[in-house]
Amino acid sequence: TSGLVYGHCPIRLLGSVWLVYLIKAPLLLLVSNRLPCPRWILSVPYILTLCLAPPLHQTLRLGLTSQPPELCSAMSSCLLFHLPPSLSCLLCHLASLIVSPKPTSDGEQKSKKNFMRLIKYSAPDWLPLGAAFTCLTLALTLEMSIPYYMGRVIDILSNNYQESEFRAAIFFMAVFSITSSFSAGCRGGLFLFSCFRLTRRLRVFLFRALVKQDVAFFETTKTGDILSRLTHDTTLVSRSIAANVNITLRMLVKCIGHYAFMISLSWRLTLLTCITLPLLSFVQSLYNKYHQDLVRKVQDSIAASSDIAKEIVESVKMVQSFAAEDEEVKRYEDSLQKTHHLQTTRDLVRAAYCLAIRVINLFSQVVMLVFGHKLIQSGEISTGEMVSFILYQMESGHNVLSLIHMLSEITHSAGAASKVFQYLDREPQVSISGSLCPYNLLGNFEFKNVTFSYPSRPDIPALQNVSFCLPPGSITALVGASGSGKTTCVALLERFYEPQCGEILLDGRPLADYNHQYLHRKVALVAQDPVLFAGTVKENISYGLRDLSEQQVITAAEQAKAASFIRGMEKGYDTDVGDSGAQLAAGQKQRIALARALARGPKLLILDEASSCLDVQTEDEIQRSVQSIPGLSLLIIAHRLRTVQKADQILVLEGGRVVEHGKHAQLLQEPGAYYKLLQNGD
Ligand SMILES: Nc1ncnc2c1ncn2[C@@H]1O[C@H](COP(=O)(O)OP(=O)(O)OP(=O)(O)O)[C@@H](O)[C@H]1O
Repeated sequence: TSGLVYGHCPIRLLGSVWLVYLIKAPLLLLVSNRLPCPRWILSVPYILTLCLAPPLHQTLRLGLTSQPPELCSAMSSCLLFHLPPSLSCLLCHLASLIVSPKPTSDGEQKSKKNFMRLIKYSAPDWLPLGAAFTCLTLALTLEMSIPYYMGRVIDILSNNYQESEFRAAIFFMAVFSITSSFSAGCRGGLFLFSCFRLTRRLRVFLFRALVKQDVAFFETTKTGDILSRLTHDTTLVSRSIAANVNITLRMLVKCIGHYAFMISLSWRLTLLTCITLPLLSFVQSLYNKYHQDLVRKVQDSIAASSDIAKEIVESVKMVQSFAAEDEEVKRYEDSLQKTHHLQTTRDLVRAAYCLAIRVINLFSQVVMLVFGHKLIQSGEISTGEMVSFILYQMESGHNVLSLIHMLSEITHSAGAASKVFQYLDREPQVSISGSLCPYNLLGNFEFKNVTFSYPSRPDIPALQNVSFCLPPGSITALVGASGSGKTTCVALLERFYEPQCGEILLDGRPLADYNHQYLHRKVALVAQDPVLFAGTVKENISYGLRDLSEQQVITAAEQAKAASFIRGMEKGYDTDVGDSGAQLAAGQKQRIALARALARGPKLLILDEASSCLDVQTEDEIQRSVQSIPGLSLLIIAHRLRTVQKADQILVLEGGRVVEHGKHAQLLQEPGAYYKLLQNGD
């Protein structure tokens, strides 16, 4: 009909071919949803390939050989065009069934959301990313025309040689090569630059979110998991956005460009090379799945080995004291053996994959060469065109594989992104949004019917209906058997957790109402085994207080009875305490920790077995010094009941309840819990 209507005008005929298929495509897409056919037949890529291949073929034919479009041939060649897409769609569908279960629409939505979120995080890098994409386009456009000029040079050399044509071809080849290499270098550098910046940004965001988490989060999450998200997952995520997208786009543009050149050289040969594509994509999908699994396992195994080594090195004194060196070496060796086994399997899988890919490629090249020879003999293509075709074909095979690999890498990275975002979005259970910072604080703390269970053991209450008051300037002692709930009271005062029932008040207002920084200046804790950071004595005392003067550091050290031993050290306040204060004695560490607490000018000082490593005389001196600070309340937890005898009130805890309270003398009048503790203790 078109022939009759358009009187065989090639351009109009071509227009009618496009029209037919452009009508066919949406109709097929519309109808396909309602057809009881297998899913792979009805997939969008399949229908599009089917509908776009004939008009594309006719366009190239007209463009390259000036042959008018043949509507009949377009129809008759349908079978030829149906075969490769049908085969590839079927095999891809089978591969996807084997390799991965169908993702839920929820999961897909989430991946898309994560991807968009990553794009947002990359927004500050729009300039280097934009420049990188420009370089990418330039490099690819120039790079893809090089094999074409190679073919031309061969043709010029083998047919009637013309100096000017030869020189022009060589000139363009050289200019294109140099410019494309330069652009490719800039592209790689700019993408890497953006990638590093994104990694750094993500790590800072993640770290900020992590340090704000409640203590319960750190108790229920493995340190290894947190570190792995902070280091490994953030890198993976930023690679997905910068490097993977870069490579994927590059491969995609190259694939399209190469196939366009190949079709323009010989559509028959191009079809021939497509025969192995489904097989290649099947092998690649299988490899992606197993290789990624193995890579993950190897990484986990390496992390586990490092954890073992770290644990042993950190507790080497204990290992030596139990003479368990050989067992520990064996444990480490076993874990290394496991890693080695996984690495070997990973390498074997890789070798098998390389072999399979080579065999398939070899097969494709042999078939192509045999068929290409026939085409040269029949004069359909020249030798130079055949060489150009081979060069394009060699690259395109590699590009298709990389494309499949990168698409799966992006999905894999989206998984890592969801892990990172899970931590980023986690709201701490203990809110730190309070804003109260009163200039005059009395320092009257009150526990009102507090009941609390740890999040990891929600069914077992650690405190039950506990009520007591810490009046300003008073000394309160918490005593009780191990596990009675003393440290839990401290943890609630420090707002590491939130009680499930009751409330803790400071001057009549809930602790949650107070500003986070303000509250932790007013409540200072010295634990039995205090943590010091690597750095000088001065840095440790003024930890978290940027505005602390040298004199304030010295005063705090004097109040903590630490000044004399600090002065005796080689560099005084500038002496390095070593990793975690390893170069100090336990008692010295406790006194520096006490100075650090006092330097904040607290209203309540909590001493949780804080002087357990000190001799009785130093302990008494410290107590006297601390008690002389005006307006400072003390909450003392001590197993040595001798230290709490002078307290204004002693609270006796048993099974998370306050069973007795009063002064030492009052409590001794009856043979109750305190009396028993005293009898059993020192
Ligand atoms: N982080 C935690 N997660 C779960 N349960 C905990 C946690 N810490 C303490 N517990 C439990 O809560 C109860 C009270 O413990 P707590 O540490 O307050 O006792 P304590 O009186 O301070 O003991 P000690 O004198 O030995 O330090 C115990 O049964 C303990 O097992």
